[in-house]
Amino acid sequence: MSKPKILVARAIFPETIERLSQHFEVESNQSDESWSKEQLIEKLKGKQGAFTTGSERIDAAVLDANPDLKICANMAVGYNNFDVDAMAAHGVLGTNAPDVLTETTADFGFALLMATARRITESEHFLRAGKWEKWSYDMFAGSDIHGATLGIIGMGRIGQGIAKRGAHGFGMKVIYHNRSRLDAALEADCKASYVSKEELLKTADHVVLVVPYSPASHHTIGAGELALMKPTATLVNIARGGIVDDAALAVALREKRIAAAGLDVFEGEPKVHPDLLTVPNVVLTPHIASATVPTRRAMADLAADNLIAYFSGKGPLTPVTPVPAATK
Ligand SMILES: NC(=O)C1=CN([C@@H]2O[C@H](COP(=O)(O)OP(=O)(O)OC[C@H]3O[C@@H](n4cnc5c(N)ncnc54)[C@H](OP(=O)(O)O)[C@@H]3O)[C@@H](O)[C@H]2O)C=CC1
Ligand SMILES: O=C(O)C(=O)[C@@H](O)[C@H](O)[C@H](O)CO
Repeated sequence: MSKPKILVARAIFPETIERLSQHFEVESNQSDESWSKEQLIEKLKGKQGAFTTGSERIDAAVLDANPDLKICANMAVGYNNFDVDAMAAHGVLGTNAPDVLTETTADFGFALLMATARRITESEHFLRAGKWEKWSYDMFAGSDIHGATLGIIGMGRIGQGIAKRGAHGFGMKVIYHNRSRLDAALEADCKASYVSKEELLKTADHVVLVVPYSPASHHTIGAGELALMKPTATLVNIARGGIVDDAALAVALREKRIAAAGLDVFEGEPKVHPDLLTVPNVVLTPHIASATVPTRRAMADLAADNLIAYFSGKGPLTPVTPVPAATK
């Protein structure tokens, strides 16, 4: 029997391609450049499966043009690149890559918080520019992490990982906001208290965003929310571009309405709002929160596992679209 045909839409570990090739006829993107929508549609022709990353938008146009497609396995926990309604309507399954990146991403969220609050990159740029001539009492004085109030919006797997690091490691008071409250045992584990979004913004010293992107979470933080925050507060976004109104944030940073921000994700990335590039009190990283070698391998393995499980009739492991009874 011939092997199912799959497309790997971005360059990935050679070992992943080798493994997939044992099960599938694989065509892969070798260039590490994202394909245009038209190229993606063309490359998907005749493919039953796709290995995608957050860069590939799977929507009605892609699905209409590719009736053979059965499953898209995302190498990411976030799947806002999937139009899940269109996929469900076309009977195409979507899977994501949860859990395997939780601790790594939580580590990074905490690292970005510390770099931001303690002004690490700003001070390094100063030193590298040869500007360090003397010590002074307020040189790059930032805000404390230990003992401060940490506010987490999006207290899921990664949010809880950050909460535990803050509460248990740094003696922080943790408050959080979700649409629904965690059960008492999870709150106790994280030493976290549920508050409204408004109370969180008003009382937190550090606000960390780990909420998935959806129309409901678009601009969770805009000018109005920034105005509620303390002038000494820091904001960290490791969630998705579009959760923060980047233009409004750049104004708030320039006018010191909040102290600083740490951003791993951007509206319209890889483009970054030009005003963010010119304000000093922001730490900018290129969407690398899950980027450790073991974690990226685990994410690739899970995406591959989903394709292999589905085509061997076992059903997808981590579906994010409805799974028809026959494929469960
Ligand atoms: N920068 C990077 O490289 C990475 C970014 N991410 C991002 O982090 C996100 C979270 O991942 P993970 O923790 O595994 O996901 P989870 O699904 O475990 O957690 C998401 C949390 O957000 C809450 N939430 C969802 N929608 C809203 C809303 N509109 N307002 C307030 N809270 C909301 C959910 O609770 P409730 O439903 O009760 O509201 C839930 O607690 C991913 O979707 C991805 O976008 C993840 C990995 C790496
Ligand atoms: O998992 C996610 O949701 C992510 O944002 C990151 O881990 C990925 O690096 C990125 O989406 C590439 O697929």
